Amino acid sequence: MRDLVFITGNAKKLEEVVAILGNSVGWNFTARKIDLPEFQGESDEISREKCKAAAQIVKGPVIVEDTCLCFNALKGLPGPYVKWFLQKIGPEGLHRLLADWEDKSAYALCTFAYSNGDPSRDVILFRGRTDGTIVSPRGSRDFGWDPIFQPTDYNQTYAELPKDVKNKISHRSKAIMAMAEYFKNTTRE
Ligand SMILES: O=P(O)(O)OP(=O)(O)OP(=O)(O)OC[C@H]1O[C@@H](n2cnc3c(O)ncnc32)[C@H](O)[C@@H]1O
Ligand SMILES: [Mg+2]
Repeated sequence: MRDLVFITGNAKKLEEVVAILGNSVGWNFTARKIDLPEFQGESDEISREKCKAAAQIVKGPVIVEDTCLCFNALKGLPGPYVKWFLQKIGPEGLHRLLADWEDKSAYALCTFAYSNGDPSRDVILFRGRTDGTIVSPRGSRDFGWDPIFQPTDYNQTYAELPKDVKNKISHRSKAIMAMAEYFKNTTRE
């Protein structure tokens, strides 16, 4: 088995990745808690840069992920900057950003980025998206914007849904499934 290191500074993210990924990828999966730089730009570019920074630290196969929360009325903002919005105005404040807008629709976008550790090789991206609505906060406050995101076809927010339900339908699980599919079909180098 080859080593694959997941780098994140976010313990809740890691918890979900471990729950979703399990051993399905067939790599020896470990995690390291490192706060990587918060790059700016579009989500693909951010994930790619993040992965290159991680590969420089690990010097071997590595994955990272970046998560955006995009409000359609705000043309995709706050997107990758949701972390700073959460820190400053919390889930309530995020919800109130849409007060003047009829369109409360949003989507969560997760982009995993994989590097085999060789800086001359391209970083590979795997994306997962879940659509939903931004609502007044409901449910547990233990993970980011979960209390304000109600996925389409559900009447509970991510924070109210049982963890295993969120992990079946989430942006993160869709991206991980795409990544697992890639590893299944790719011979290891
Ligand atoms: O070290 P990394 O992996 O970058 O972890 P981070 O916490 O900095 O995460 P991001 O840069 O991807 O920023 C995403 C923000 O959205 C939050 N977040 C990410 N996934 C979430 C999810 O599934 N539900 C709720 N909030 C989430 C997270 O706590 C951050 O505030
Ligand atoms: Mg980050």
